[in-house]
Amino acid sequence: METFFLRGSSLSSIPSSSLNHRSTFRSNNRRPCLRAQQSDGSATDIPPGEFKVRNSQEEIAATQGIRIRRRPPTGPPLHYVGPFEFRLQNEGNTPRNILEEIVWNKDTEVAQMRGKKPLYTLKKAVDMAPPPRDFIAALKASYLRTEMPALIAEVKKASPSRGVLREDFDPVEIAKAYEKGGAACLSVLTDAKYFQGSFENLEAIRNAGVTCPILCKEFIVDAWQLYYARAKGADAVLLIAAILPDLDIKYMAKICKLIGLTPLVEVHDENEMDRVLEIDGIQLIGINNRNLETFEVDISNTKKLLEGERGEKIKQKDIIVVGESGLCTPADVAYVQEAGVKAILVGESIVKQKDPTTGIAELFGKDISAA
Ligand SMILES: O=P(O)(O)OC[C@@H](O)[C@@H](O)c1c[nH]c2ccccc12
Repeated sequence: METFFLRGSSLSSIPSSSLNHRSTFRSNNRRPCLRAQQSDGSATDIPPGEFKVRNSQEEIAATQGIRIRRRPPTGPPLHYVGPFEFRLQNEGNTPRNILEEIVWNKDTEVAQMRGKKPLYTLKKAVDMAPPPRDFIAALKASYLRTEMPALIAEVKKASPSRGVLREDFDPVEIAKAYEKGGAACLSVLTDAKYFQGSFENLEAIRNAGVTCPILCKEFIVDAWQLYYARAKGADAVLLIAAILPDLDIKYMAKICKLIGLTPLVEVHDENEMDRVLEIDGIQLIGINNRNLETFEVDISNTKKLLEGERGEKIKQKDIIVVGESGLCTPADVAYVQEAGVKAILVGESIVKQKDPTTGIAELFGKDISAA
């Protein structure tokens, strides 16, 4: 059985050894020492080497400017309730912001799901899944057809920053309305806790005959999730540079290629953009105008990150840039198009409309449907 704290990341699985039940911490002068409690009540120290592996992963992330910690540094977070658990709040088990909270939750959630569906069963499901469709080709075809940014329309019920966006939420109906309105691709939120999404929604849309390729909108922290998304019918996945170190992005992009998923790598500042531009083979970059740590939205972020040398490099590498979040009006669409994006990712402003099909026409200021 694995302990919460020792579970490996996508890159290096730390052997779970014979540790049982729960982990507690002793502090010494320099850094906390991890102890694991056995079922008979005795305690074992975890060899310093193992502790260090995890620590050095955080250190590598920090050198790349990543502020989000993959796991609580002083043990399970407050929301983790095991047998006889109680926990005192301290800096090391309290997330610093909403993105960190989501990541910590996701880490626990994925560990539980992985336990129920280990990779070898998932790989079989991947083989049975409906074949992947070309996400990038769909974006390019739409751009050529409309001469406006291709729309990735988001099926989103709620968000932590905006609450519930739509009460009468029928994901398949919304997806069909988007397709009718001229969306090139769809984005389907699958996180349940913060966005009220689900993989059932994604699967239902995929099985309802909607032909737009589908982006699985998740917080990916473990390569297992890539296989899961593909097994459920996703054609693309989101990789968030604010939470994934370079090596994870490279590794996950390779797995995506292997199983036919298109990775959309999301950045929200210059540092993240520069990191991603150094990674070979990334064809799709999303610029999020919403800071996931503070929820601030500023669409000039898209323009800022495409100026000067960065814009040149993007052109040279033939990367498609997606402008994400906070786009509501034809003027917003024109602004990000002028900045250089060939696609946009839009949720709130269209999902809120009574008829999402006309919501799309209003967003673009004209009918962009193929009909
Ligand atoms: O609803 P908006 O403001 O149009 O934004 C859509 C999309 O960009 C946003 O949902 C998003 C962008 N990146 C994310 C990462 C996780 C969850 C959600 C997101």
